[in-house]
Amino acid sequence: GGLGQLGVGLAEMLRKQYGAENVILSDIKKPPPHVSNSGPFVYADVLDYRHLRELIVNNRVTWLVHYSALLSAVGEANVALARKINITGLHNVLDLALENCLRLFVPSTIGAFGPSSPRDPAPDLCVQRPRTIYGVSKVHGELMGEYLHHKYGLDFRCLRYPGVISVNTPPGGGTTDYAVQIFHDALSTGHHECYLRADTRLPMMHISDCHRATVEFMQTPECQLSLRTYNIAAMSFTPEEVAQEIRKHLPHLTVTYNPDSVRQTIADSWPVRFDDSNARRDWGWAPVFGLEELVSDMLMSIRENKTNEAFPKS
Ligand SMILES: NC(=O)c1ccc[n+]([C@@H]2O[C@H](COP(=O)([O-])OP(=O)(O)OC[C@H]3O[C@@H](n4cnc5c(N)ncnc54)[C@H](O)[C@@H]3O)[C@@H](O)[C@H]2O)c1
Ligand SMILES: C[C@@H](O)[C@H](N)C(=O)O
Repeated sequence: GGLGQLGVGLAEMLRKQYGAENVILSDIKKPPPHVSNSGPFVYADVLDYRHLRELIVNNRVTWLVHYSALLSAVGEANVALARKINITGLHNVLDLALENCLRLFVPSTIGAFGPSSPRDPAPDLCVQRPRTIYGVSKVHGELMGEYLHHKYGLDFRCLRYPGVISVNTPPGGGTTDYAVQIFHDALSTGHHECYLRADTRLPMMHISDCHRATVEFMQTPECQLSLRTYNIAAMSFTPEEVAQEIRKHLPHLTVTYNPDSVRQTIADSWPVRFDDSNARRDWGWAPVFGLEELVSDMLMSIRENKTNEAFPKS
């Protein structure tokens, strides 16, 4: 799942540290030219066990980062496919990791909590009864990975990401996607129609903090980890709060609210804040971006991309 919102940037960060040739990106989609030119890419379907095994053996893979998934909103629209990719795909990856002594990183999400979980803040360990196929598959992933760690010593690591905000790759159909779209709308039409209520507070994170957390966590010596699944947090905001912050740069931004019942119900069942004190204590997690920095950076990056598109470098 390396060509989604998160994979390309993570590969870029890992390649800087470990060398371009030592990090293989894979997906079932065709990579855009800048990705094909930046390092090895292979086709890999997480549902094709034999082919994945061949890739792992032939390339002497040691670490596997498993990003393929259908996200929350898309998953609700296609439960059978989400079950296949998010659960059968995960089983393939877990089996391959055990068979080939791989170390394994699998992300989880704020969506792994549900209406009966404590919401403000949600701690690492509490009731988890999510009501989406996405959340159910993520809790299953957390439990399977931890089970295989305790039973067979699998080096399984999992971070629960907040909604991730980025410029370069569009998000893949989640409940938090409005928080990316609002920046593009603010700079193009000056108007955003939000599918969540104005007061819907959710945990969010700038993509560079998300990538850095992932790499730092993967590099942490095992003896420092008291858990295998950690919450990580940076900020929590509502649509109205992010709009207010954008108005400091673009005073004419208007926002109308037209809640979509599927995504609003999902958002209302998720934590409004994450308690990430265990990650801070065990492996020194600390975010760099708060709301102010996030908004400045997003607006600057979108403007820069537009300029580069208009005046491409030869
Ligand atoms: N983006 C976020 O806000 C966020 C937040 C929390 C957790 N996560 C988790 O991080 C991971 C990556 O998320 P993302 O935002 O990049 O997702 P995304 O939807 O943008 O990308 C998912 C990728 O998986 C690929 N894929 C789909 N079916 C596949 C298959 N059968 N085999 C191989 N690849 C397949 C898709 O082509 C796509 O490129 C996911 O596990 C997601 O649950 C993301
Ligand atoms: C929160 C996260 O898992 C994803 N962005 C979603 O909304 O589904």
